[in-house]
Parts: sequence; C-alpha cells; structure tokens
Amino acid sequence: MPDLPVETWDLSRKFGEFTAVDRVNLQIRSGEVCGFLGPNGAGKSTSIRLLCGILEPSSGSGRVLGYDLKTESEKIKTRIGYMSQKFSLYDDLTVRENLDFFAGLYRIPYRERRQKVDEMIALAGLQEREKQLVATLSPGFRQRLALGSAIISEPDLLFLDEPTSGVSPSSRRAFFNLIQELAAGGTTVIVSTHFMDEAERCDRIAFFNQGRLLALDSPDRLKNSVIEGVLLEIELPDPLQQSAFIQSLPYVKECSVYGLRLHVLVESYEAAALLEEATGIQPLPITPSLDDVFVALARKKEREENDEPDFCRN
Ligand SMILES: Nc1ncnc2c1ncn2[C@@H]1O[C@H](COP(=O)(O)OP(=O)(O)OP(=O)(O)O)[C@@H](O)[C@H]1O
Repeated sequence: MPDLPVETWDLSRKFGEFTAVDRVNLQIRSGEVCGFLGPNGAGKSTSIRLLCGILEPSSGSGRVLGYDLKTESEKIKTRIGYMSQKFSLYDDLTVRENLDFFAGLYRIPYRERRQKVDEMIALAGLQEREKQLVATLSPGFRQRLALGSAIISEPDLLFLDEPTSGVSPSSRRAFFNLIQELAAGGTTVIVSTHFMDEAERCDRIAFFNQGRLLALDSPDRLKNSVIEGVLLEIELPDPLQQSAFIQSLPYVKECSVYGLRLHVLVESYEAAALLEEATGIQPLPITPSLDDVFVALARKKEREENDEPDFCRN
C-alpha cells in the first residue's frame, strides 16, 4: 500500500449550485484511524463517497490506494471496504448467508469462502447467531455483521460512515475496539462520527464545516495548537442570556454555551479575575474538549473569510 493511501488536491463536489465539498486537501497515512468530524451537512459523507469512487468530483483531484479518483474509480471500489450509515444487509437472509453473499460479491475464491466467513463470524462475535435471520438481530449485532461484510475481502482501506449511530454505548465501545484492532493489523480506517469519545480514540481528526476541511491533526495537538489563550468554565443561572454580555467583554475571545455552563476563552489568567468581577461567580480553568476545538476552528475560519483580525473587540 502507498505511504499515503489517500491524497486529495482541492477536491470539490457540487450538487447544482450548492458546494457540498469545497477544495479539500487531505493526506491520510497508512495504518491510521482518521476520524471525520463536523456538524450535520458538513460534507463528511460526501467526502467519503468521493474517496470511495461512488461519486465523481466536480473539480480537483485525488488518489486512493494509488488510483486516480476520476479515471480509476472502478479499481478503487474493488480494493476498499465501505460501510454506509444504512448498512446494506439482507434482512431475509441469515448471518452466514449474508456473509456468503458478500464473499461472492468480492469474488473470494470458493475454496477460501467458508474459512473467511467463519473468521468474520468470530470477529463479529456472532458464533451463536450464525443461523439467525438478520431482521431479528439487535442493532449492535447488525452493525458488527455489517463491518464483517465490509472487511471480508481484507481491504487495505476501510471507510465507515457513522457506523455507530443508533447502537448502545457499550456496543459503540466494543465496535471501536474492533476498529483499532484492524488498524493495528495495518488497515487504514476513515470513520465519520458525531461522538467525541470516539473522536478522542482516533489517531488524527479531520474537522469539516460547510464543505471545508478546517484541520487535520491528532486530538492532543489540536487541543494544544488551536486553542490560543486560557479556557475557563463558568456556571451561571441563565447562560444563554448571559452569553452575549460575556462575549462583549473586551478580554473575552470566544464564549459558547454548554448546557448550564459557559466556556469562555480569554487571553490570560488575569482575565479570570476580571470575569469574576463582572459576573460575581468564580470561573475555573479547564482543559479544552474537541467541541471547544471545533468552535474555535469554525470561528477562526469565519473571521478569516470576513477578513477580521484574530481578536477584534474593543
Ligand atoms: N445527492 C445530493 N443532492 C443534493 N445535495 C446533497 C446530496 N448529497 C448531499 N447533499 C448535501 O450536501 C451537504 C453535505 O452533506 P453530507 O451528507 O456530506 O454531510 P455530513 O457531514 O455527512 O452530514 P451528516 O452528519 O448529517 O451525515 C448537505 O447539505 C446535503 O444536504
């Protein structure tokens, strides 16, 4: 496999006049788990579908497993594994029949099929359920069967589009353990998620917003490099109403509401005392979360686009 199984240059996709993926430059390393993160409609699924060769780019270019996205998409499709949000399983077939079907689809030689299907059943922990109809499986088992179907051909590169939505927290954790095992075995994994605990377990995170790639780095490096200043948490009786006031304070860079709390980014520790004076409540310094990183990145982009200086309040 090439050192960079995925590389794109200004990759873009339009639907009519609407730009869903906007000049994305990605470099994914071999054997890493890369999380695609961002709000609904940010362009994560469209990017994944472009990289799988399912959708054609409107402009820009890219290579996946060394193949050109525009001219060699058929080769890409046969070499990758893809699990979409709506897992494509056959409800009226059993677990084993589903895997047999995918083994056939990927043209696994007949003499190897039984062993491959057995391996996938074991990997997905479905030994007790191999004769069960898929329609009767719980969401967690369906999800693991869908993963087994996506990797039965032993792809070097695996795309998982929100694979854990709709399953229980314990199934989600077990599923992510499987993903990490695959990566440890050399598979490169690209996984889109809305869950921050999953994002924290990725080697690197690609943050998307409005079709743009805002950043691509490890969770720790993002937290240390994107948040410039001191992040404070303050619990106020009516955070929504107070947030506009706090945002207007001259020493406040960013202010976002998290339930009953506000996360306030200030330039230095001295500002914490000023904030306490202004509100009558003591703010506490906190370690930034990936949510904080996303808010900071999105606002930075907004300022860049409006041509505002980095810290522009009086
Ligand atoms: N086939 C299509 N035709 C028109 N618009 C589309 C099509 N596919 C996606 N879009 C639009 O492109 C934008 C990006 O969608 P996409 O599904 O890539 O976002 P996402 O980040 O994966 O969101 P989610 O987390 O909700 O899955 C959305 O505004 C969506 O409505």
